[in-house]
Amino acid sequence: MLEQGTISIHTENIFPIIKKWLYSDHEIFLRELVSNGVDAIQKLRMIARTGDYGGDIDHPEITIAIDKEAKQLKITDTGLGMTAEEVKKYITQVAFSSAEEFVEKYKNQADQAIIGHFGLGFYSSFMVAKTVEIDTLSYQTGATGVKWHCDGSTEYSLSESDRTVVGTTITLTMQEEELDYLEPARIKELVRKYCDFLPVPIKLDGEQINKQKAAWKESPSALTKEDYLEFYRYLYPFQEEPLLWVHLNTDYPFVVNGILYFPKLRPDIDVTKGQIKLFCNQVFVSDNCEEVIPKFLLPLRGVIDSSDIPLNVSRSFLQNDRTVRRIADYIAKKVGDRLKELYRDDPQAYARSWNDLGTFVKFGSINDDKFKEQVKDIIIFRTSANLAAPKPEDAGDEWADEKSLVVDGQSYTTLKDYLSRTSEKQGQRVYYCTDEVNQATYVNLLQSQGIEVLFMDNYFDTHFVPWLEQEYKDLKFSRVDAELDETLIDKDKAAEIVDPGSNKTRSELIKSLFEKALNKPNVTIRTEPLKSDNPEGAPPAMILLPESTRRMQEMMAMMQQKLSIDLPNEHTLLVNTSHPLVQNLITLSQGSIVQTSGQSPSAELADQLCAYIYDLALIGQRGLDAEGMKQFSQRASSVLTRLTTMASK
Ligand SMILES: Nc1ncnc2c1ncn2[C@@H]1O[C@H](COP(=O)(O)OP(=O)(O)OP(=O)(O)O)[C@@H](O)[C@H]1O
Repeated sequence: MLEQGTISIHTENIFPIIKKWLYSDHEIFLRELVSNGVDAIQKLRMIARTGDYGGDIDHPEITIAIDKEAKQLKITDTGLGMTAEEVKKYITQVAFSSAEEFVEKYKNQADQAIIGHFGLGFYSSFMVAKTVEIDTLSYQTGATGVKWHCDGSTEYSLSESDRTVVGTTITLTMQEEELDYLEPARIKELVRKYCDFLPVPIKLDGEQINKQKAAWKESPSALTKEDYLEFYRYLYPFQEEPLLWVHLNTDYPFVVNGILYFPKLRPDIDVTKGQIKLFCNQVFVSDNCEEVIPKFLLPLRGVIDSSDIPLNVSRSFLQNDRTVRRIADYIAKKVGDRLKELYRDDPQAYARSWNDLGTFVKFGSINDDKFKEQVKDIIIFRTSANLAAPKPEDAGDEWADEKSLVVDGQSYTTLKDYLSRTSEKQGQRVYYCTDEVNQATYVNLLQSQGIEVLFMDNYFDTHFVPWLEQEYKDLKFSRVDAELDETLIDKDKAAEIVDPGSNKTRSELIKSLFEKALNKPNVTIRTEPLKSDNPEGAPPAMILLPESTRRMQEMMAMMQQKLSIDLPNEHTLLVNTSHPLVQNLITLSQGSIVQTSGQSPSAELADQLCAYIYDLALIGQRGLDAEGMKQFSQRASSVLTRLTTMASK
C-alpha cells in the first residue's frame, strides 16, 4: 500500500453546489423550513411525554410572517428550540441531522415520524435568501436564547438572544429576484401544495392556511363513507364521485399509508400519467408516482404516503429499488383484495361499476401475473342472456349467484358461468360482440337460436380478447360476425331443388345470381338457409369476416394509427336463402319478357336488389365508405322507383 487517506471537501466549493443544485426547485425551501418546525414540535411533544419538559405543548403552531419593507420572511415554531451547542452541531455541520440520535433516544414515544433525515433541508433556504438568521431558545432548563446569522458564505456568527419563548424563528432576508415569496398568495399556495396535511396548524396573518388533518393517517374504522368522499372532493374538486376506494395502512415490513380511489374513467384517459399524490410523512413530494405504483393502477387517484420510498434519489433508481417494488406489489394486492371484497359483498355495485373497474382489472391481469391470479375469477362480462328471468327447471346451483349480477336490466356473467350454461350447446366456443349497434343483426340472429353472446365493447377489449385466448387455450373466441354457427343452418332446406329444369338447388341459383349481379371476384358468396321462426325478421344477407382476417386488419390499422378499420376487400357475403326477399329474387330474375338490350326489366331489378342487399349487409358491418353511401342512396331510390312503377302497373 502506498498511502491511505481521507477525502476532504472544501466547504467554499461544495457550499454553492448544495445551495444551488441540491434542490432544483427554489420553492421547496418553504417545505423544508416548515417541516423542520413540525419536527421540532413533535420532538418537544415526545420529550414532554417522558416528563423531561413541563411547559405548554397544547398550542403548537407554526406562524409565517411577511415583512415586505424589510424583504423578510419569518417562520416561527413552538418546537424544542436549540442551544448554542446544538446550533453548532446540527446547523453548522452540513449534512448532519439530529433525527437519528433523537429517534434512537425517544423511540418508544414516537407516534409521529420525524420528517428530516439528511441534514440538508435547512440549507435550501439559501436558494432564495441573502441572509438567514436563526433565533432560538431551547426547552432545556436554564437554556439561554441564541442567534445565528449567516450571509450565505461559509462564515457565520453566533450571539446571545433575549428570546424568552421556547421555539425557533427563522428569518430569511430574500434575494432581489425571489421577492415573490413575500406575497401572501404565493405562501398560501405553497403551504397548500406541500404542507397542507402537516399535523400542526400553519398560520399566516392569524389565519390557519393548512387543512392539517390527513385522512389517510386515520384508522379506516374511524372514517365514514362521507369522510372518504369529502377527502376525495378536497383533493379533486369538481370531479365525479369515485366508484370505490382502498385504504392502505401498514407499517411492516415497510411503512405505507394512503387512500386510493377508483375514478370513473374517460376513454381518452392517458394511462401513462399518474394522478396519485406522493407524500412522505405528510409532506407532499410529487404528483407523479409512476415508479412507485404498478402501471395499471396509474389512473387511480388519491394519496400514497411512505417514508420508505427514497425520495432524494434519481427516479430511474426507484424502479429498481427492492422496497419500492415490494410496495408496488403490496398496493396491487390491496387493490385486488378490495375488488374481491366488493364482488363478494355487493355484486350489484360491482357490476354497475364494471365498465370502469373492469379496465383496471383487465389491464392489471395482462400486466401482472400475481394480480391476475387474484382477480381472474371476478372478471365479468355483460351478456345477451337474461339472467333475471325465472330460474329454468333444469338450471344448476349457480343460477342463484348469477341472478345477483343483473343491474338495470343488464346481465353480467363470469366466463365460468357462461360456459356452464352454454357448453352443452356451443361446446368450447365463446361468442362475443364488440359493437352492440353495428353487430345487432348478428347478435339477434344468434340470440334467436338460443346462443349466448358476451359483449366485449369496452375500449380496452380489443387487447383483452387475445389475452383471454392465451389464458384459456381450449376455448375458441369468435366475434359474432366471424363465422356461421352450424346450428343456425336449416339443414333440411339446404338441399331442396327448386329448379327442376337445371336440377339446381335454391342455394346454387342464388349464388350465381349474386355473383353475376355484384361482379366482385373478391367477395365470396355463400348461400345458406338460416333457421328462423320468422324468416322475414332474419337478415337477408350478412358479411362474414374470419377472425384471423379481421385481426390482421385491426393490427394494420393500429400500426398505421388509423382510428377506424376498413372492411377488407376479401370477405364473405352470406345470403340467407330462407328470406322471402331472397327467394323472390329467383322468380324475378327468371322474369320472361326479354327486351332488346338482352335483359328483362325484372331481371334488371333482381340485379339491383342483389346490390342493394349487399349494401344492407355492408351497413350492418359499417363497411360503407363515402362513395359507397352515395351509391347506396342512389340505388335505394332507383329500386324503390322501379318497385312502385311495377306495383302501379
Ligand atoms: N426549527 C428547528 N427547530 C429545532 N431544530 C431544528 C430546526 N431546524 C433545524 N433544526 C435542527 O437542525 C438539523 C438539520 O436540519 P436540516 O433541515 O438541515 O436537516 P433535517 O431536517 O434533519 O433533514 P432533511 O435534510 O431531510 O430535511 C435538524 O435535524 C434539527 O436537529
